[in-house]
Amino acid sequence: MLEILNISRRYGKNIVLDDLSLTVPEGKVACLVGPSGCGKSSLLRLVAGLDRPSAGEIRLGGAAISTPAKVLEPQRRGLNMVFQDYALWPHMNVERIVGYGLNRKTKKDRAHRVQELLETMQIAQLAKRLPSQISGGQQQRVAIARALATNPNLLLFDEPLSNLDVQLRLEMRKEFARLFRTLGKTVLYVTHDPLEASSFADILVVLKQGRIEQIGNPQDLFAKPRSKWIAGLAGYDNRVPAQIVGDDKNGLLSAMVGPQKVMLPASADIGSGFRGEVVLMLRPEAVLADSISPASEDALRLQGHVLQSLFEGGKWRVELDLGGGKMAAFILNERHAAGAEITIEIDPKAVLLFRP
Ligand SMILES: Nc1ncnc2c1ncn2[C@@H]1O[C@H](COP(=O)(O)OP(=O)(O)OP(=O)(O)O)[C@@H](O)[C@H]1O
Repeated sequence: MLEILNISRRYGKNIVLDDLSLTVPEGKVACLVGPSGCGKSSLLRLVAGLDRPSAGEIRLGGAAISTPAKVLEPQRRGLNMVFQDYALWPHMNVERIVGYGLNRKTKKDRAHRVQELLETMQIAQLAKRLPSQISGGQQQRVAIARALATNPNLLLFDEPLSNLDVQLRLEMRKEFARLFRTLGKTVLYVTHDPLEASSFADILVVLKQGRIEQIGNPQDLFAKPRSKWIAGLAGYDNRVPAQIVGDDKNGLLSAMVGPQKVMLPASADIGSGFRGEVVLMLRPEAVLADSISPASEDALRLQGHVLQSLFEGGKWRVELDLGGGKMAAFILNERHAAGAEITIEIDPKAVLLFRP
């Protein structure tokens, strides 16, 4: 178990981590997400033992490994780290790199362990190659095999997929999900991409300005983001101002979006009885139908003039003028011509309401 207890890190007057606490139970995967500069790498460096906290304590397996007074050396912590730039030694072949930390083992045991790791990472055929002779994705697999070699109690990942192309990133996400499930290791994983994190995180930790803004499992966090900012990170790209004008008989709220009357689901802090300005946040892909099909009574329907349709590999991102200066974009199955007036039906479960 990794315990981060009231950790702060200051550089002069600049507070980079602010009294942050986080526990990652044995065998669980925690992902730190958040924008550039929110403190993700700083926290990882503290856990790795590459930096000293200004206050607080870090414990691994019950033992203190970092306090302001004492920082246990990185190599004595029983953890290993995988970096964005792989950090492979250029003059060693794959098998030597992976076996590097195993010098206490006999030659036979080391060879056996290396073979096992190469097979786990599905790179056995590359054993004799140098880093310059394999692809970026393969280099990252080698780095992971090396990190696993000494059987560490904790694995740290610092944006390991950000140097890979989109297709390979998607593949590696699946690979990580499989790997983390089968290895059962405790993992702390940093990324700026919440979608990447949500494919394998048990615990998603959203950091903002050195503090935890929200923490939970990915499904809950995506369904109930606590703030507009987190909703934006979680893919609710459309922000449309609306006016709540009354309560509807079905427990919905009647609202105006520009000149249109719509029905909105109540939210935690905007319930029955509320009147006034709200911000509606919608996922572009939350569309149930994009024809004027007979929608159910409760459906949220929005009407708009098409501004443009952009092809996104299979579907269309259609930008709509909703009237009254309100815009939104939705992912639809078909292209709609600029100027056309269309009505779309939106999944009420994928709608969030916030105070402005
Ligand atoms: N050695 C340092 N001296 C002064 N300020 C620092 C130092 N290291 C980091 N910072 C500051 O701490 C803040 C957090 O940096 P950090 O690298 O942890 O962010 P991050 O969330 O990992 O960002 P990114 O995604 O861009 O890597 C930044 O404002 C950065 O400028």
